[in-house]
Amino acid sequence: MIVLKLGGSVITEKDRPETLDGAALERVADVIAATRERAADGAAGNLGDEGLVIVHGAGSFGHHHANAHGVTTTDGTHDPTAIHDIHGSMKTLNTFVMSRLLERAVPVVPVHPLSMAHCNADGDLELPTGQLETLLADGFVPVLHGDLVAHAGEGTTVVGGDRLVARIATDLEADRIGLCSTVPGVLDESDAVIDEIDAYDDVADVLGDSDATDVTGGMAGKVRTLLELEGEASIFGADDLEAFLTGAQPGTTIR
Ligand SMILES: Nc1ncnc2c1ncn2[C@@H]1O[C@H](COP(=O)(O)OP(=O)(O)OP(=O)(O)O)[C@@H](O)[C@H]1O
Ligand SMILES: C=C(C)CCOP(=O)(O)O
Repeated sequence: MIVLKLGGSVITEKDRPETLDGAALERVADVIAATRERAADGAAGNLGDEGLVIVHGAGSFGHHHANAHGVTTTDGTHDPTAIHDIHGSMKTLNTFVMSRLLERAVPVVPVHPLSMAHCNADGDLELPTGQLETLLADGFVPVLHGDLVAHAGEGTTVVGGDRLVARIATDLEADRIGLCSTVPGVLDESDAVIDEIDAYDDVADVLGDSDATDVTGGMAGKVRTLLELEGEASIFGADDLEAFLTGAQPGTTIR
C-alpha cells in the first residue's frame, strides 16, 4: 500500500490566497492516472494491485485562513465562523483535487478528517482507519487532506497532511510513503538534494519554514514528522512523482 501526499505547495500557488495551480494539479493527476493504468496493464511498477491513499496539503487555501484566524496545530478556535472558513477552504480545494482525478477515472472518494478524527487534551491524535481499509479493500482511492480536528479544550486545531500521512502509514502498515512537494527534496546549504536523513540534528541548520504562509512548519515540520516513522519515507518534487509511483526512491529518503 502506498500513502502519497500531494503538497499544497505543488497544487496551489501558495503565496496567493485561495489560488489553485491548475496546470500543476492536472500534471499530477495525469501521472497518477497513467501510472495506475499502466500498472493495471502489467507494466513494471508497483501501483497495480496495491492500494493508494492520497492526502493533500492546504497550500494557499487552509494555511491562509488558519493564519488569518490565528489557528495553529496547538492554538485552536471555538469560533464556528473560523471553523467554517478554514475547513470550508479545504473542502473547496479537495473538490478541485477530486474532480481532476475523477475526470481521469481514478476511483477517488473524499474523506474529511474533521468528520472522523480528534485530539485529546495532550494533542494525541485519534484517527480511525476502518473506513480507509474498507474503501481500499473495494478498490477505491481515499483522498484526505490537512484539516481542522476537534481538540479537547481548544475547540478545533489544525492537523497537517504530513501528520495524517504518518499516522495512516503506520496504522495501515504502508509499504511506501511519499511526500510530493515543490522542491526536489530536502536541500542543503548549496541547494543540493540531501540523499538521506536519519537524524534531525544533522540537518537542523538547513531546515526552515515554508516560504509562504504555513501554520504546520514547512520543511522542518515535515522532516520531524517523518523521522518519527518506523519505516522510510521519500520527499521529492513533482517531476519525480512517476518515478516514486513506479518503485524508485527519488529525492530525499528519511529513515
Ligand atoms: N532545507 C530545505 N529544503 C527544501 N525546502 C525547504 C528547506 N527549508 C525550508 N524549505 C521550504 O519548505 C517548503 C516545503 O514545505 P511546505 O510545507 O510548503 O510543503 P508542502 O507540504 O508542499 O505544502 P503544504 O504544507 O501547503 O501542504 C519549500 O517550498 C521551501 O520553501
Ligand atoms: C492549514 C490546514 C487547515 C491544513 C494544513 O495541512 P498541510 O498543508 O498538509 O500542512
